[in-house]
Amino acid sequence: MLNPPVIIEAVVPLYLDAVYNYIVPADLGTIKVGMRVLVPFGKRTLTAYTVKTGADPVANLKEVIAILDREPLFTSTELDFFRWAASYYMHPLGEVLKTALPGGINIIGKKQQAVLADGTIVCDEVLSGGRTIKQETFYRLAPLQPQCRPLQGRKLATVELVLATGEMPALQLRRATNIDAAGLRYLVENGWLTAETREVYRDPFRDLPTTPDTPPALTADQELAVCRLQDSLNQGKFSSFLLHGVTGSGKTEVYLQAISHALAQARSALVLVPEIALTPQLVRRFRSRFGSGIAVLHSGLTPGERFDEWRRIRRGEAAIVIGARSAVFAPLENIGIIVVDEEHEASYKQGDGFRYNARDLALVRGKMENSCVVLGSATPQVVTWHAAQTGKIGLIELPKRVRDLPMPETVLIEMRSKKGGAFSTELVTAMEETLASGGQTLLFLNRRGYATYLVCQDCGHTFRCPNCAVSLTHHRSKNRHYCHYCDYSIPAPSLCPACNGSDIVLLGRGTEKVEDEVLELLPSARIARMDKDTTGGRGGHSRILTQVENRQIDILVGTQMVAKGHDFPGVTLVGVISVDASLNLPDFRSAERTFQLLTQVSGRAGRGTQPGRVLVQTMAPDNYAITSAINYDCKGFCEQELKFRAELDYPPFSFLALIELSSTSEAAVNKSAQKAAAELSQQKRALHGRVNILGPAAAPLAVLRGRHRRQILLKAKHRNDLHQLLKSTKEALDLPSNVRLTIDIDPLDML
Ligand SMILES: Nc1ncnc2c1ncn2[C@@H]1O[C@H](COP(=O)(O)OP(=O)(O)OP(=O)(O)O)[C@@H](O)[C@H]1O
Ligand SMILES: [Zn+2]
Ligand SMILES: [Zn+2]
Repeated sequence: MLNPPVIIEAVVPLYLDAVYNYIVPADLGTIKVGMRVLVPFGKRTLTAYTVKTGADPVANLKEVIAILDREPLFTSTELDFFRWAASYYMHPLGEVLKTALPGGINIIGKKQQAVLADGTIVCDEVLSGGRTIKQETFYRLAPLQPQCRPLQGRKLATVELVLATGEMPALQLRRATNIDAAGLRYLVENGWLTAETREVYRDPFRDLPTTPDTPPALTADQELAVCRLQDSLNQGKFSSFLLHGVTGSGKTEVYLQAISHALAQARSALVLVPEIALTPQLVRRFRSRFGSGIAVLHSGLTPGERFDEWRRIRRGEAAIVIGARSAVFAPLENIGIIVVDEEHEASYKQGDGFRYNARDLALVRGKMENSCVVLGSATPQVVTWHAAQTGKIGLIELPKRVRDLPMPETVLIEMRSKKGGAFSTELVTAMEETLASGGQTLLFLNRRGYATYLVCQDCGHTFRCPNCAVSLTHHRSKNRHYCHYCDYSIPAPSLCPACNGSDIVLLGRGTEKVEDEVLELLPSARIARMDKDTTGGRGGHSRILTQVENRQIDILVGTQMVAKGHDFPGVTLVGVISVDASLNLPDFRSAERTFQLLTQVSGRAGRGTQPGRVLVQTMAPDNYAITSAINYDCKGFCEQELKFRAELDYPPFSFLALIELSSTSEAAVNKSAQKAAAELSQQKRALHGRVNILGPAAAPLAVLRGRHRRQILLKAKHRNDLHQLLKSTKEALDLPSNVRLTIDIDPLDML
């Protein structure tokens, strides 16, 4: 007997903030929430996600063409989470689902026509359409071996290898014995081997060697930390903690042991890291401890690998998921613990499109899943520190480094009186000493390229990006000038385009120039550079990191990439060429960022047997961000910063939303910005003025990729007021089609 037709609500992966009703004909099979369906949508055919079944009947409903899945892609708990995120970030649910599910599984337009041409739609798998499932052929010994005609050469070697291993995939056999496809076919057809083709996963870390480890004896502080997390896991209720541990205090070991407790309770674990490419060490440590039950999700995977990892998680084959930002949406069920490592990192926030913050969403998901959420950092965000001080979240501290290692000794070098070069004499001497004693040096500068400002001495012409309000950076290795915000670049001219003068000077200094200067100072040193320019491509980061680990590099010059959580026992000197650029950014978080950067980069020194030291060159030696970092005074910094935030009503004392309007037409954007501000003021009356409207003003980067940008910042004591104002304004506001409006809830990047 057929089921009656079901009416569903579905959303499409487009920028449309609506749900659509369809009718599912009974002969298509059973439809459940979380399954994809193929639907007619205007003139097109689209993949849609079912978000409700059994909706009320409406007239003139269109029919679903096909059900694309046998099993739901998401659970109802996950759907609640997606809905929450869509509503909080004011983003269409269909787009949220697109972010949450692995890429390439949507069927849109033409492709689907081809599928339908012969009238069949394949939906054998949990997922179908788009991404393919990888198959591999495996060989085993046939149960009855042929008696006659003994084998020789490659064929014999192949059979012996299969005998020794029990089973082997085709690719490996062919590599090991050089046998070809015809040879393998011969062995099967003549009864030596049997072949079986089955589904395999693409393993992104197959090349990563791991050796099992044994957990070390914990320090007293670690022991306490693990105990508290275990206790809260035993409660089985939502809990949240700041794990504030100085650099090198062994936070990772605390995560590992708390996670093993969760696994012992038959629950799963989600570990968020800022950027996996930068943390191969962490993934390795997890693999050593937990073996193969780990899935890794990040943007560096091929789409196929990503799809496979996602399916393994969905099927419950991986109890631990390690991933960057978007892993907060991983299809994990029964989550015991969620770790957000380096919770202060800005990369948890997606900068465009669906502007969610994975660190914040981790807390929301944890609440829905009754998980224990651990925010770990040596330099927590000021808001997190405040939450821990006021008891909103628990506080666990690791105030000392492991193995009684001292914090590195730190010296400030005032550069105002020093002209010219990148290096103070103190830093040069320290580098020489370090090289002589066989230690490694990290040199940090937050700018890549060679020269960051180019000017003609004759007429004063400066080289600026025609699409963005920034100056171009000279890259010597490519002999071009680049814009760091868009794709624009020009060959470095030898003559000034304005006056034909030949005296173009290169001012400002990037990592490329520092590398050159070090080479000149210390010609015998082995020097490498780590920044966006040297780490392009797959494995670019890990190649350099491995070289540092293996002591094949004496001096590593780099941008903030070198500051990120690396554990290099050989590094005894850290030289900070300058952090002044970061301090001077027009953003209320510039002090916080500078403090974090300095503390993190300093924390790379002295993690081995030799003590470390840190030399910080600065033009602003009295700035509290710098002095607090030098003194490892996180508390002092946060207290001072909180005073400033309270005075100006910045987070954690208010909530922010940033409205950005942009257009290629400056006149249009100005007009629309005025209109938006007027509408906001109008709508604000309903809230009795409880939201502060600042702007419109030109964004600090007033032009970006050819678009003029205006901002309006909203501040409110209560999130609800912000959301209400934004919703009513958005509905009332009618902007011309050449003006784009984006809303950024809890913005991190104010430029
Ligand atoms: N109890 C312990 N006994 C001995 N060594 C330990 C112990 N716990 C951790 N370690 C080691 O100490 C080093 C630093 O630990 P880890 O990388 O976890 O520190 P961290 O707090 O995460 O540092 P950071 O914040 O700087 O990234 C690692 O090499 C780790 O193996
Ligand atoms: Zn000129
Ligand atoms: Zn540009």
